[in-house]
Amino acid sequence: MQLGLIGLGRMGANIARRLMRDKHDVVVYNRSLDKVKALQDEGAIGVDSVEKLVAQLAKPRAIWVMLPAGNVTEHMIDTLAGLLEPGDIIIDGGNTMYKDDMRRAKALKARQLEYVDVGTSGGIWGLERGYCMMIGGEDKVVRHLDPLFSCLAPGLGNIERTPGRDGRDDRPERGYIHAGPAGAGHFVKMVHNGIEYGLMQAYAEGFDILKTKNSDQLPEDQRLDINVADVAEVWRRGSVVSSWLLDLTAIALAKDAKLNGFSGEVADSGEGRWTVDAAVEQAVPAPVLATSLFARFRSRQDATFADKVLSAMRFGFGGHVEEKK
Ligand SMILES: O=C(O)[C@H](O)[C@@H](O)[C@H](O)[C@H](O)COP(=O)(O)O
Repeated sequence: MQLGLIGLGRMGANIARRLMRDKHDVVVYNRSLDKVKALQDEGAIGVDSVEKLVAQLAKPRAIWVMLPAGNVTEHMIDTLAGLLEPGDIIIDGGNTMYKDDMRRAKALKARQLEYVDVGTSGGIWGLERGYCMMIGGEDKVVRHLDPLFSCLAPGLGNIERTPGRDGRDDRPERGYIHAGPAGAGHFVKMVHNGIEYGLMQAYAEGFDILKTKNSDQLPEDQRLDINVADVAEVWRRGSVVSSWLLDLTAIALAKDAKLNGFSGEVADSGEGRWTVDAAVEQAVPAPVLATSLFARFRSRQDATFADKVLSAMRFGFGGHVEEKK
């Protein structure tokens, strides 16, 4: 299948690569053209303007926008809306706020353009592992794009099948879900990231407690010098708390058990805040997720070892750099 792809950052470039590996035709555009050139050398058709990208694609066009959420994406979607023709499809694969999707889908529908939102998880590892995708949009449009989703998703892999799923939609088992109409994909991804904050915070606090067991504030006969790198490693193997986030923590601690390369000032891109907003709107008690968000704010005032563990995980899955000042 043919796809236009706008935005060749950490995620976009690897999405193009994974599609090309499966013989899909990818037409790419990026504001800085050196990234276009690099992808062109790997087999993509590269263009130097959005207009040329649109002109290269057969109808109905499918264009995946993989840009930072907010104004940059909004502006690009406005530009595309002015260039595309009825039946063409805009896909937003970034971390957009789901209410923006709902608004955009309605506005684009009035111009007979289709809109699909894709919450894309997997970060910098997606090329090899595949991307977990949470998709919102009209059923017929999502089905039309299926060859792309099927290629980008991890597939069944070697994860054991869940008993009781025979005869059901097999897309979730292959790593992507059609969650509902426009906005539903990013809503599910938003909650995914809210949970991500909570899980990360739990590991971070646990490792901080282990590490400070040798504090000189404790009575001398109660101090322990725990090897946190080894604890992370052993918990990966058969323990109840094993997970990919723990794998990433183990990688970071094996490299430097003090995490000296991290400032511990933990950034956030919005989805944790929106998850807490949704919890408030729906009157759902979400104390763990809310506290995890506030812990990130606190880290910017007074970073601890726990905050460095969080930074190490964010670097691990998303390549987010929180450098030491
Ligand atoms: O599922 C994922 O692959 C990640 O969640 C990814 O989407 C990204 O790395 C986050 O946006 C980081 O989010 P914060 O900046 O809010 O930590």
